[in-house]
Amino acid sequence: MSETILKTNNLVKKYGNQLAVNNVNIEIKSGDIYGLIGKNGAGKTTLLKMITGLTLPTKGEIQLFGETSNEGLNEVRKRTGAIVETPSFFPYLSARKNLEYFRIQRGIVGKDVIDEALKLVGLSDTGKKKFKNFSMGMKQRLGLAAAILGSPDLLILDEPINGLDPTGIVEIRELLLKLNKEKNITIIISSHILGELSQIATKYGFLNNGDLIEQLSSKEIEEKCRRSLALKVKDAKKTSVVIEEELNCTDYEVRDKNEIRLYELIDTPEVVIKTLVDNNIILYSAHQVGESLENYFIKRVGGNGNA
Ligand SMILES: Nc1ncnc2c1ncn2[C@@H]1O[C@H](COP(=O)(O)OP(=O)(O)OP(=O)(O)O)[C@@H](O)[C@H]1O
Repeated sequence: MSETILKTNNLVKKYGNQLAVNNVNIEIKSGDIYGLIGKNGAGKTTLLKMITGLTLPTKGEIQLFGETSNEGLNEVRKRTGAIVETPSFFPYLSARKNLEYFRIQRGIVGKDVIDEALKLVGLSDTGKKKFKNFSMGMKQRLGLAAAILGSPDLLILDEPINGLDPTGIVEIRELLLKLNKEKNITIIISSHILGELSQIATKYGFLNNGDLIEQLSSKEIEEKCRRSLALKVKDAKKTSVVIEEELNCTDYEVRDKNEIRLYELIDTPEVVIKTLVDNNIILYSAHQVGESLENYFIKRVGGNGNA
């Protein structure tokens, strides 16, 4: 069992009468890339701000690396790196000089960390180029470099892909995967665009109007979204013989004595139906089930895939 890195217990944040985060319970284990998904105003930033200590919870508890007390949390937050509010860099300084400032400000020992961070994010060759002349993607990557300077065990990223073009998105995605796999960094990353996270997240939390409406692993989502042909039959056992011998399919699942899910020939149900009927199978119904990840997401949080 992997270690629990972060857990929230009934976390609440109210701004006056506005309930921004409502009794949220998330759990992130070591090695996870946790995608926090929700429309604008769902409460993502507020939740991440409470985790990083930028704002205090109204109620509830945060458990980070096993610590729950204020002093304990302050201590273990040193093991995290975050981009929650747009990091402010000096426009007239280079990438290296900006990171040097961050290093000193945070009391991180040793200059090697700067070279390593620049290399990891692919900004080693930017020389004297000033921050103000960086592309959006370079700026985001410098933000990540600043966040990983202290060799964090947990990265907390609020919409780091916002405003990037498709190439920039791919670059950041690959970088995050690299940090996760090679440096063993656990990541929580928010977005209002499911597609941005769907290729990297190992676990998802769906937020809507401050509520965590569902939390599930990418495997569970795939399982739920997997397309198949649902066959209601009189005798599933007999049907499975015909599926294997006459249709030459092996990817199917007998759900119960009257139902089979066929994961092949999904888009040619007429072939399946004819073969079953020709082989004296009593078939009550055959229909396609399953949905795209986008549809699954839209059903839960509304919107059009870009929540
Ligand atoms: N400082 C604040 N004062 C008052 N209300 C706030 C404050 N910060 C956030 N809110 C409100 O709390 C709710 C959640 O906002 P939050 O920024 O956490 O959402 P979000 O999911 O991060 O959205 P976005 O993607 O737009 O950043 C919103 O209704 C927002 O208006």
